[in-house]
Amino acid sequence: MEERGSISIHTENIFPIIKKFLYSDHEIFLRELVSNAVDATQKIKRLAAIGEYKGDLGEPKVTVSVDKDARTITIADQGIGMTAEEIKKYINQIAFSGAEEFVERFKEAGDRSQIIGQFGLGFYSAFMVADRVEIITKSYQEGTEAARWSCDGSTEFAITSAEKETRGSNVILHIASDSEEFLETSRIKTILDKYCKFLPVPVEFEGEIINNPNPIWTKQPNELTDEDYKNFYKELYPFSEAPLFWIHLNVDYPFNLTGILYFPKIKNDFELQRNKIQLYSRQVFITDEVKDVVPEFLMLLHGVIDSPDIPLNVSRSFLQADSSVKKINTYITKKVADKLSEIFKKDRETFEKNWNDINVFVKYGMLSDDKFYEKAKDFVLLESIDNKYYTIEEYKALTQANQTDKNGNLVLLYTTDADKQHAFIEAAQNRSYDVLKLDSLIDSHFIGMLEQKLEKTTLKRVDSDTTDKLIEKDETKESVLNDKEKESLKGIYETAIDNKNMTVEVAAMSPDDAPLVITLPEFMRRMKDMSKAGGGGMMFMGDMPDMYNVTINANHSLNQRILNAKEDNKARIARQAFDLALLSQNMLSGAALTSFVKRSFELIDKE
Ligand SMILES: Nc1ncnc2c1ncn2[C@@H]1O[C@H](COP(=O)(O)OP(=O)(O)OP(=O)(O)O)[C@@H](O)[C@H]1O
Repeated sequence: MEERGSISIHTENIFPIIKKFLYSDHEIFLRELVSNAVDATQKIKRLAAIGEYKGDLGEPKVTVSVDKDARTITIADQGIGMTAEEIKKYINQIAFSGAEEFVERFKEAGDRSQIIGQFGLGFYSAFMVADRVEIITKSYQEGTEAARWSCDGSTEFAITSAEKETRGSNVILHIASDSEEFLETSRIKTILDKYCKFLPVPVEFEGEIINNPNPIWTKQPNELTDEDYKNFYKELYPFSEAPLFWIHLNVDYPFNLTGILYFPKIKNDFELQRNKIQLYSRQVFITDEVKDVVPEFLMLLHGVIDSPDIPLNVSRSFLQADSSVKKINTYITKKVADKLSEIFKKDRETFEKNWNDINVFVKYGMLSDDKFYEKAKDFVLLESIDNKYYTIEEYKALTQANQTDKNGNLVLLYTTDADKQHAFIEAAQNRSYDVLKLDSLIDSHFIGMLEQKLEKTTLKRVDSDTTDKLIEKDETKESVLNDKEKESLKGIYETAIDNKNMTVEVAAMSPDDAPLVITLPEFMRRMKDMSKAGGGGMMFMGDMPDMYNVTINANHSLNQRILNAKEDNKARIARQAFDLALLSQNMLSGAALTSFVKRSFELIDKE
């Protein structure tokens, strides 16, 4: 048998176009051909299972081999094989019409880069690396002859009969001179590891099976132990610490999706790693850029998602609008929220223990997804300065009585740095106020969100005002000083401080409070933070100096002493007191620090 023919397609010269524009993705030829071999193997298994194939099934595998001298790569399978007629139908027509469609779309597409690499070219992708491709194949059907097909990527092909005793196909690529890199076994091994690691049929390369055909995401959760999940995580990310916990995804209606998402252990905010979720379609690796398939905030998770329903051969913008992708997004969000809620309810201790690692996911999720917020608001935790954890409701109940101001607003206090703001924290605790730790990068947004969502509640940083003013109560404190004395004290401090960015005022505080307090108002600081982050049209604020309030405690004995001191000592003592206040807040540096130290030595020298 010898037949020559011409493939009937309508586009001339497909080959140069594909070869040129798929340049960056040449390696996918191997994924496509091995997947075809796997498909053919699964088909014969299915036929055997339903009794359609009665021959010996054996333990079919796919074998990839490289022959450097002959300059070939062979992908051999023991699948269903093809008759000469089937080659004409499936290869000459289907495979080539797929390639033709690609070129048609490619010509029409406005942004060509969008379709490159996202179009499954299937069998035809062999011509990206080979200048001639042969198929030697024998169908599983009894009494059929083996056939050999050969083509150089043009529309001309030849089919002859061939010698092949066993069922299955060998696809032989004669590697082109510009693709010699693929004759290196190390390169082939890398590509196989990337795309074929979890293919459902054993794949052999250089005498070894390179894949795990039964990855755990294809199993039922009740067949698996914690160890299985942890081992699989190690298999995916050999260098990562053990995960905190995981979610096994398993849905078959209204779309098909399996997978395992892990909550990784993260050391700090800067280490957040994206692109750690791998996307598979029927166990074939597709990509680790899951941007449109997984909600943005869940990209911090690790693991695998496998779905044949995700359209992989279309452009990004289409993917975003795709309804099954949207449903998948919603499903994953819900699953993650449910899992967190379950752990919170069943094992609060573990939940609290892991809170430091998971709070970023939870807060990020609440900020970016309203539905997630609705679920997470019941388990998001607030951590107090003494390391106790509260839900929002619990914390409201704890603080309501003592921290409601005269207008009926609940004021929650927080610190971003327990060391630097220590003096303020202590002052707040002296009033039996509770202080929260909100010190991660995401917390400034989280604070804004809480204020928006919770009625009559504000959050203030503990150093943003004097303790009396942080939570204004109805009581007024009596001042030991009269108005004239207050005015004169204010003048003394203003002269001593001599800084137009410091606004001085005198207030009646408790004699036990500090003699003076320097604060950066909450509003001012938030505006500046916002402008630093580049948002809200506040750019001009970024260049403005910090405007501090200096509140002098009229009832502190030191201030009374200043008023009564000798005229030429007044400013010196005031300056010394001011410097001490700066020092306690880590704000004293440079020339001011040098002169403070000098002045202090003089003072003790006089004693
Ligand atoms: N190793 C093989 N054994 C048996 N049949 C094969 C083999 N490789 C390809 N075929 C047949 O050729 C057809 C075309 O293959 P091709 O890879 O171009 O497209 P596809 O597999 O149908 O789709 P895609 O690869 O885009 O998912 C296949 O559907 C299959 O019928």
